[in-house]
Amino acid sequence: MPGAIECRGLTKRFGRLTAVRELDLSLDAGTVLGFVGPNGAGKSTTIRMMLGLCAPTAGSVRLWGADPLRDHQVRARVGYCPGELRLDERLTVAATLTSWGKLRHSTDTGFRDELVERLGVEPGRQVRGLSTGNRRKVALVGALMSRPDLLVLDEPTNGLDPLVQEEFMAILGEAASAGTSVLLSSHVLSEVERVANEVAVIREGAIVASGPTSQLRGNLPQVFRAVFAGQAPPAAEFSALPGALQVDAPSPRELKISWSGAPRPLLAKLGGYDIESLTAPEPDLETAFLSYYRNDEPAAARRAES
Ligand SMILES: Nc1ncnc2c1ncn2[C@@H]1O[C@H](COP(=O)(O)OP(=O)(O)OP(=O)(O)O)[C@@H](O)[C@H]1O
Repeated sequence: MPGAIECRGLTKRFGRLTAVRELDLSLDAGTVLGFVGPNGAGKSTTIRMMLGLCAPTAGSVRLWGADPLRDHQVRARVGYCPGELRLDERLTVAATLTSWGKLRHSTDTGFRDELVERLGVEPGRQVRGLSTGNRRKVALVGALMSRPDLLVLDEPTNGLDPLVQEEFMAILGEAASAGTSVLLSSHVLSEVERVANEVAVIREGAIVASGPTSQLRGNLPQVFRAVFAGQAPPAAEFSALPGALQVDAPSPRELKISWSGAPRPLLAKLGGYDIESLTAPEPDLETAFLSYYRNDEPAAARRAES
């Protein structure tokens, strides 16, 4: 059976700019794929080609084996929340949802009302005057309410407050458990990690890493920040350890150690000192991207081996 999404050699050029270059990507039915990349990496352009909203310069996209540019029926199986929302300012929220429902012919109204309730959407309000976050919530209800086979969500949590984000991620988890395939584009690795089984990292229009979420995350270096009770020991003591990638001393009592692999040898070494605090913040996406870029080994750009 063909996958929900299959992109082969997908390329999009705008004049001299190549926004997406020879991108191969697959999304199997029932999988949640996190599609992550920095601003301008080519996520939205790829998504627009996947939905038949713009034509590739080269390569192909297939949704369940069909060409979304030509096959309108296949597009009806997709729920899409765009990154940039264009809503009809003259309508109320309720009228907006009704008009989208008419286009789709397949709204589950009970589910729509449940989504409205859970995401705190106010149906009586005028679209004009809605905040960015409230507009996003309306668009998410629109994408989900027909219980589509495939959800394509471009930065869906942008502008949502933390409680709504939490609820939305729960709804997404439920949809995935029910067998919906999801393509979730995001800047936020922790968000993707929670729901996605697979991750594809895009940079400058090309996939630089892809594979099971846990694997990709496990390959990232971690940065430990140790604050010592007195003067920090010489950085060289730590840079000699086999997992140490880089050791800096941002202040006289502090060391910042970039570490790859299991941290046991580092913790053993640190155990010999009087330490006031040790923190290891989650690597942000920028760090992740930098690691994929600094490390020029071909393995970093290939699919993580399982
Ligand atoms: N219609 C267009 N005409 C010309 N250039 C475009 C067009 N659409 C996108 N681009 C360019 O293509 C590149 C990729 O943009 P795209 O919006 O796909 O990135 P993105 O990963 O979605 O970024 P963001 O996270 O900032 O939304 C950017 O350099 C952008 O300026």
